[in-house]
Amino acid sequence: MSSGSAEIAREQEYVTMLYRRLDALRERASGRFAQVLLENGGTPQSRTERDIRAGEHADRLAQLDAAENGLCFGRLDFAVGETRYVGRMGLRDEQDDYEPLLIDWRAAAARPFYLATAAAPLGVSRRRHIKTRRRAVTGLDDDVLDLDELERDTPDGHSELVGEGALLSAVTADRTGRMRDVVETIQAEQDEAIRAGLAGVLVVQGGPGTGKTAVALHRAAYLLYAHRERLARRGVLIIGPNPTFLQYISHVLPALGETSAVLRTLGELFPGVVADRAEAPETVAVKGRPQMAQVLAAAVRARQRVPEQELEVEIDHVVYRLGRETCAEARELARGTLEPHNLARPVFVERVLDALTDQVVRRLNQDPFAEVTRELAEQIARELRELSEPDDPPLEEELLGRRDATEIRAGLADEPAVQAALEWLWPRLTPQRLLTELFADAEQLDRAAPQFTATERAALRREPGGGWSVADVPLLDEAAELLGTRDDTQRLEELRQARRLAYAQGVIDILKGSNPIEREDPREFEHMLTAADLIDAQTLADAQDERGHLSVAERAAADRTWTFGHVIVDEAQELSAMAWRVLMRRCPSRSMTLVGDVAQTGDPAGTDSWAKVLAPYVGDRWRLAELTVNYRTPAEVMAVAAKVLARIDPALEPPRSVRSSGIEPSRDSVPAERLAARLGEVAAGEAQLVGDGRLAVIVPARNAEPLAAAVLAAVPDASYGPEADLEKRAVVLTVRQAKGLEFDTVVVVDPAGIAADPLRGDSDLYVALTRVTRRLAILEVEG
Ligand SMILES: Nc1ncnc2c1ncn2[C@@H]1O[C@H](COP(=O)(O)OP(=O)(O)OP(=O)(O)O)[C@@H](O)[C@H]1O
Repeated sequence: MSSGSAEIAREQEYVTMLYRRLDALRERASGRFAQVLLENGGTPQSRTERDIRAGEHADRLAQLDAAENGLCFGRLDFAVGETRYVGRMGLRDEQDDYEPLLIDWRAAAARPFYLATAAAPLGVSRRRHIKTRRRAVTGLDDDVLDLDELERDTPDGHSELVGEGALLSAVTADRTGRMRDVVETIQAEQDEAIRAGLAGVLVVQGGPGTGKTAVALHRAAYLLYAHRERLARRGVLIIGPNPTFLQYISHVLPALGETSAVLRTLGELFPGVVADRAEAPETVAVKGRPQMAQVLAAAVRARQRVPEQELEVEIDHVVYRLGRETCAEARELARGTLEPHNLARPVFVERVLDALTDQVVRRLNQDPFAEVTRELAEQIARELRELSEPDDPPLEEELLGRRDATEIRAGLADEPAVQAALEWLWPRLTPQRLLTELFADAEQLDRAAPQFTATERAALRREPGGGWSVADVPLLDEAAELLGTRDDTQRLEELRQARRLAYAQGVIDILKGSNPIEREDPREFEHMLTAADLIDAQTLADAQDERGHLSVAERAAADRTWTFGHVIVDEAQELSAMAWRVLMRRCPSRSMTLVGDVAQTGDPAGTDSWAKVLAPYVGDRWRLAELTVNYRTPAEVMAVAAKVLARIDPALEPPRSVRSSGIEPSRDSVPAERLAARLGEVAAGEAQLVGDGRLAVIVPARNAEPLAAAVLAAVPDASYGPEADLEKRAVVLTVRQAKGLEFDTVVVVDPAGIAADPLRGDSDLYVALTRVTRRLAILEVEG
């Protein structure tokens, strides 16, 4: 139901007043921001505080800017006569005792906007969606909720939809290649998940298009609003399946006024490693197994060696011997510390150096050339004995004094032969070195992974070099835990120092560039010093302590061991057991939201059961929220996808489509040799038809290159590749890349080829078919 122009004019008046209020706040905030930036001097502490305040003002300004579009989008009229306006942020009337003018969508008072239905109106008599374009009200959409019983009975099953008109116009709009927020039309089941409590693990399970990603992002915004104090310090981490997906969702949180959440793929979680290596599915599957944790622990233990009999160490042409027993004892001592490998190493080294020092001292005491020294020493010792206490050490031990022994020990520690022996016995290891050497050595693998079959071990074998894969990242992280890496605070200090240096260099450049004296004759001023001559960037950087202030996101990115206040994982079904170990380490409080669909699992190491994934960490203490309505895929397309879902698991129910498009999916079938040519024609036709929307061509991974070439020849502005540009009119993607995305039109190429993959082929096809919001074209290979 739309209301007339008089009603629009009335709402415009209110909305204009809200924008005036927003402008006033913005002006005040930028004034304060400027003032803080101009503050100078003070103690290092007051400068640090100034930086923190400047950061807060910048955040506030970003929030106010984000509220500009669609500031006010709803109104609730209650049966008792109260009216509330709902929008992107809260605004109050300073002139009227801070009465609320606009209620933040996340506040409890806004909830009826998302929950009230004709069946359960929650006291609301009318919900109004206010449509705006820039600052102008362009339309109103009302739900009248105090209908009598008869009218309330709606047999088409849509009765639970909230704000149906606004919802349908949102879901049928052209796609843009960027995900939009849905704050104006959040549905009741989504609202439940968004506002669920912060503590514990919440799993949001739902079929394709049910708004899981939307829920994940709005939940992040909600939690940062409702628990800002607790979450601001440690931050919120959002994990997405690949960089293309992160790019697709990257605008949603800023549009909701939140800039502090950290968005990452799993491959980005190990600082300093770029995970861009491709890996065979069998290898990915083995690397994701939970047993890999034991394999790596065994690999580390195998590097703590004792010799079969003894290890010879030659120093100055003299051979010393480290016996098996000595080495074994040193190893037990070091392992007994329960410290990680590198941190336990000093204990091992200590014991081995003791043993070697003993041997050297003994040898020197027997050295014939030491005779004279010894006689002298004995004489001195005799004289000393008269003065000594009865329990002083016996004479022989004193021949080469304790100080000498200490010096000998220090000298031994520097001996290359000793260092080589120690490296063999208990090497200093980085995670990268441990994995590289393990994968390169079939024998090491056999010993470390007896629980795997020979084929599985062979899948792990690879030559050194060639970079790291995403599946390696959890292994590197596990290895770092076992080894104890270089102190991460050191890495942070380096980052801070780099930041200070960059800042200081900037100041120096300004000083140099703004020398006020006009030098008519430069020689006249040859000996004149400027501030820039007196101070170099490094000195200035050292004095600029406060510039080292880092945001949570920066600290978290540099620090492998950073723990977050809340972790949200999208497409969570894709993560391997080893990946879960990493995320659980990042979130010891277990305050987590996992969203996904176990029917869409494509990763060979992913899961088909939430219970299985979570049991090792929280037992059965996790909550499940289910989403059942598909807002993306029209009923006609879901009918095709449902058949594939039944093949995955007949017990699974496809989500109910919120609408039908009236467009039946098209099917075309060609012989294999004609596939590329026909695809070119189909892609060109669909690219024409899609208008201002977006087209995706989804191809089987193993045939991607020639098929992409055919599309690019027919639609030259199409995008393809590891960093495909989703904002282009047409894009060619593999299923893996298309995960989580959506397009107005989708061409699925060779569905049988996609489904034929023995590892999760049907799930891949299900994902491919459900990316579409309007038209689906299927191009099959005959035979
Ligand atoms: N309440 C809503 N109002 C308007 N649009 C919505 C709503 N919920 C979801 N949508 C839209 O439906 C589409 C699908 O949502 P989303 O991508 O979050 O689904 P998903 O469950 O993550 O899907 P998939 O599992 O296939 O990745 C998006 O365009 C999203 O904006």
